[in-house]
Order: sequence, then structure tokens, then C-alpha cells
Amino acid sequence: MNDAVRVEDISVSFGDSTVLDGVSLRVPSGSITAVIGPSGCGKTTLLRTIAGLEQIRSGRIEIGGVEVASVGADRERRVDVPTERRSFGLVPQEGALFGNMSVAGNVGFGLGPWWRRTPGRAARVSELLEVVGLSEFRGRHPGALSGGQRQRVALARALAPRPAVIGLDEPFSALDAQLRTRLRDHVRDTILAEGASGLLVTHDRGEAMAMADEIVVLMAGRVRQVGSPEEIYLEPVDVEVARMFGEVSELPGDADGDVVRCPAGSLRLRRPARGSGTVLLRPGDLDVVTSPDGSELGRARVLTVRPCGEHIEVRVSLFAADQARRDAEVELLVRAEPEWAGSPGDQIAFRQRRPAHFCPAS
Ligand SMILES: Nc1ncnc2c1ncn2[C@@H]1O[C@H](COP(=O)(O)OP(=O)(O)OP(=O)(O)O)[C@@H](O)[C@H]1O
Repeated sequence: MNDAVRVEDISVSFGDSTVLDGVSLRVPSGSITAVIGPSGCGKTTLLRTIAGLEQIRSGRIEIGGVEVASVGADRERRVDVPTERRSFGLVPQEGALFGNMSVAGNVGFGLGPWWRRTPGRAARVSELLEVVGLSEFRGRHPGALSGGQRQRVALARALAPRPAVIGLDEPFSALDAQLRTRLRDHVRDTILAEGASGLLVTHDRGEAMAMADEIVVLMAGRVRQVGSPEEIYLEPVDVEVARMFGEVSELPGDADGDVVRCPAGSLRLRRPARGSGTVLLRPGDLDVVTSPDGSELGRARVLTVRPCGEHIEVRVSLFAADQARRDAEVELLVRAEPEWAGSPGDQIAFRQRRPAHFCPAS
């Protein structure tokens, strides 16, 4: 598959400070890649650099198979295609629409200045308003739209000139949770149906996991991990990435091939490993045993019970093997079926439901 975006080993600095340090990533054509990372890790800078709004100090960038930026090892700038000639449509944070133009005017602006009579301009604007479901709002001004509608106008404006790639910068951060969830699917479907690919930057793991085919974890200007949402959730490269992608229990362990010994017992591993390190358990990795059948790993005391719809999340405390060392108590998250009726203070048995993930000590 061709890549809609290919970023190779780019570095970007502001004065003395290096904000992106040897970053590489790709967006395969017809897919969406999300870049996720904590505030200040360089997400917006990365998007602006691909768009041509910041310059690289080294590396190279290709969009739609065309080299748009490149700096050689000798630091000589070889290629630097201006923003408007890169096939990249940027949807900035909170849309950044023109308040004095109508919805149709904003979308048409994506095709170039209004006085330029691009052939088929009116038809393309109508088509896009239809696609984003805003045909009846074409004459309105952005001030009279909801946050979600404004984002859809911003997306239509970015899609207007048929770019190879749409870059989305925290597109839903100003919207409420319900609307955010609905718009995710709509935006993903629209981008792909228009034949474009997407590069989403966000700090919201739910957004990245719901929208992206591939996730790039960026930390302090460097790529820490690249993988599918499932890989990053179940096999994070380290504890920091694991925590970023949801609740996780961290236990010290000693791995020996397919098995790791830890305070929760001897657990099967997803991948063979050796030596000491940290066992990372997602809530769905262990579950509460309601009818004992010999597969139990151990017993624990219930601390808290949290119903989550499809299942119940139960925080438990393991009984320290050594009764003299009560301070060695370990907390774990386990999952129970919705019909389970336990409460804090109860004793439960638990078993392993899914192989565990292990990060060797570095
Ligand atoms: N034009 C600039 N001049 C100097 N420093 C800048 C400039 N733009 C960004 N920075 C710095 O670069 C770093 C990365 O900023 P960037 O906005 O890319 O991060 P981010 O991951 O998008 O953060 P957030 O999630 O908070 O938006 C920050 O330390 C920021 O202060």
C-alpha cells in the first residue's frame, strides 16, 4: 500500500530547543493514523510541520508520494514546498472558521480566494455540505452554529480541494462527550469516503483508539511506540505508555519463558520473556471466579465495585503470602460478569482470562 504521508527522521527546533527529535511516521493511503502524547510533546508542531507551517532542521517529508520537504545531512534545504501546494488540508483546533463568512463561503474558501472563479466551485461546495449534513445551514454564519456543526464546516473546508491527507488537531476538544463520540465516526467515514487519509493529533486515548488504524505515541518530541490500537493497549512498550492507554495493574515479576511469577500467582505471558520486570495487567486480564473449577489463581479481598455496563470492575487487595508482611499487600483490578453481586469486604477467587504482558526492567 502507498503511503499518503511519509515522515522520515525529522527534527524541528525553536531557537535552542529541539521540539521534534528524529521523528518518523507513516499514514498508509486510505487509513487514519493518530499521534497521541501528553501536552507539550510536540503534536501540534508535527502537524504544522507536515502542513509546511514550520520548517524542518533535518529529515524529509512526503505527501501523496511527492517530496514536500527535505534537508540533507549537510543541513542544506533541498525541498520546501509552500503550504498551499502541499496536498494537506488542516483542520485546526476549534475549527478556526471565518466569522464574517457564511458556511458556504467558508467551505468555498478551501478552494482558494472567493474571487477566483474555480470551475465547478459551487457544485463542490454543495456536494461537501451534503456530505457533512449541513446543506440547510449554507447561508448561516459560524456564530449561529453549534460546536459540532462548526467542526463539520471546518472539515468540509479542508476537504474542498481534494487533498491527499486531512490533518486534524484535537478536533473535538471543545465538544461534550456524547457529541464527540458521534462525530468521531462521522469524521472518519467522511475522510475515507472522500478518498483522503487522515492524521489526527490528540491527547485523548478514546479518540485515538476509536478513530485510528494505527497509533503513534509521541513523548518529549520522540516516537515511543507505533502500533494498532489493540497492540498499544495490550502490549505497551513501557509502564508510561500503558498508563496513558487506560487502567493497568503493575506488579513486580520474574519471567521464565511463557510464564511470569508475580504476587498474583504464576501467569501465562503473551510473549516469552526472561528476567525481572513489571507485569502489566489490564482489568480484563483477570476475572472473578463465581463457580470454582480448579482454574483459580488466588484469592483476594474486594475493595471497591464499579459497574461499567457490560461488566463490573472490581478493585481487590491480594492476600500477602507472608502474613507477617501485611504492608506487602497488592491491589489489582479484576473483571466480573454484570450479574455478579459482590460488595466491598467480600473474599473472591480470581483467574487469568487473557495472557499477561511483561515489560523487562531496563
Ligand atoms: N513557535 C514556537 N516557538 C517556540 N516554542 C514553541 C513554538 N511552538 C511550540 N513551541 C514549544 O514546543 C513544544 C511543543 O509544543 P506543541 O504545541 O507542538 O505541543 P502539543 O503536544 O501540541 O501540546 P498541547 O497538547 O498542549 O497542544 C512546547 O514546549 C511549546 O512551548
